[in-house]
Amino acid sequence: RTQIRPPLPPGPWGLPAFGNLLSLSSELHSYFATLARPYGPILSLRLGSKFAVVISSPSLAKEVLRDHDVTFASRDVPVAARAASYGGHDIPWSPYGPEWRLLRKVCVREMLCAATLDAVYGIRRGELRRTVRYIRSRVGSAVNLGEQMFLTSMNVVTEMSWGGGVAEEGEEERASRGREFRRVVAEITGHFAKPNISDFYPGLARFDLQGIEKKVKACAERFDGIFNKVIEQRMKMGGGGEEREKDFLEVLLKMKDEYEEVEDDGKSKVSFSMTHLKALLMDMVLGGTDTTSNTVEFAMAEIMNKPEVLRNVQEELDAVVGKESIVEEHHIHKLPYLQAVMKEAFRLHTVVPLLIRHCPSKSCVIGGYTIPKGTRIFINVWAMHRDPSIWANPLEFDPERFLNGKFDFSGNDFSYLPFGSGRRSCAGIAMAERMVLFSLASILHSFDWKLPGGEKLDLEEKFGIILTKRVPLTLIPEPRLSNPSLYE
Ligand code: HEM
Repeated sequence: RTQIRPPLPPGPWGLPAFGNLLSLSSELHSYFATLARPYGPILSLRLGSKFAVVISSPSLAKEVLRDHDVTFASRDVPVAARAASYGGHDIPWSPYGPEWRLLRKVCVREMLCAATLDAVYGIRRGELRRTVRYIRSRVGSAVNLGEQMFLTSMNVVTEMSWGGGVAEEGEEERASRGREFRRVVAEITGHFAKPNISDFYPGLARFDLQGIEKKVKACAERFDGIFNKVIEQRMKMGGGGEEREKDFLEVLLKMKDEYEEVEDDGKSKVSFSMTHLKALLMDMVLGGTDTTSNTVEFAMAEIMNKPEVLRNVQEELDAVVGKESIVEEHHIHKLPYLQAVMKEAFRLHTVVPLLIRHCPSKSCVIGGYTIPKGTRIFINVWAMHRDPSIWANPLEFDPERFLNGKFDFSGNDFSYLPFGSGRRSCAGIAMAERMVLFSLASILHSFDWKLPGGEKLDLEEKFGIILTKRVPLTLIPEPRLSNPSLYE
């Protein structure tokens, strides 16, 4: 008996050799959402020689991420991502298998678990106080909020990772180094989602026709240089001793060659190497900075657009923290409205809009259609978060919808997946949550904000593997707290 294979998902007609490449828009998330209207929640495209499938409904996302999670737990790695991640030997880009398990285990157990994050609260607090101090010094003049939040996240990440802020210099040098880091991070992640001929026609990858691989390698080398320097210094200093606080580098250097994972053949082993160590530091820098700061920037833009939301947040902060103290992280669990604001920002401005491309390790059937092995899978969470059949008034920023605690972002509710779901979901959820809430609470408790005269608020997004605000948010701060010592 011959078995009849279900058809491939429907999709727009494409040209020979090019497929649908020529009609792709640079704003992939909204373009895919538009395509889903005529073709439905599972559709296919041919991108050069690669076959791609776009999923945009919770039930199909569940089939991929839960029912067939192991099959879809590998990645389709863009050439740019490989160039930035020591050949793909890091967490987001390594294929599902022992190496990924090893790295994820080290990261989640040793670096980003709740206990470690609680232990380094001092770092978050110190950096946010520094940011509040800086903003206080700019009272009355425009502050680029995204830039400040990036700098804060970057310094938290680097302090946690190797005990060094972006710079030891004064505020201005610190800000300018922060800007430079932000540019490099944005350039690297920007290339991950850029149309690259090498990704559409892997046979041409060695020519790097657009020079993307070369550019990303140059950026990645800058970070590699920093990693080499801090590792060398640390090795020269020998063990940390009791007196030095343990940062990730200290822990990872100890871990090197200690942690290992058995290969799938059951015989050989993969052990935690120096390349893995540097790849993990890179993951912290690329995964833990603009995801968080862009979310805070979008949230602040929406808050500025809705005076009643701003009023509610500040009233809640005043009731819980008061105007005679500063916000501490232990206040956060008493701030349900602020938490709802964060969740609504995750929904409306899903900063990782298409998740990180998954890729099936064997052919399988999803939604009654065949998905061939090696397909590039885009899960359009951005579109699901704006689907009017799931959310009432989906384009409105309305934190109240989260006040009943109905949705959480652990990946169990497939209509709300800001961090993905299952094995390959975000490894930094606990840190992201702490950073976004603490940042919003600190800047909204310490300051009132207004738009520079004559400027209109713009809420538009720009596509990338990490969404950014098309027009940076600049706001003018005014102090809210009467006691000047609360700004020190
Ligand atoms: C608002 C902040 C953040 C958001 C919205 C976010 C979202 C995501 C999403 C959607 C994925 C892909 C899930 C998938 O492909 O199924 C991901 C993966 C990942 N994220 Fe985050 N993330 C955030 C912050 C962070 C932070 C702070 C870190 C670490 C410091 C981090 C580290 C990672 C890593 C390592 C992965 C790869 C996981 C894997 O492939 O196993 N993220 N994140």
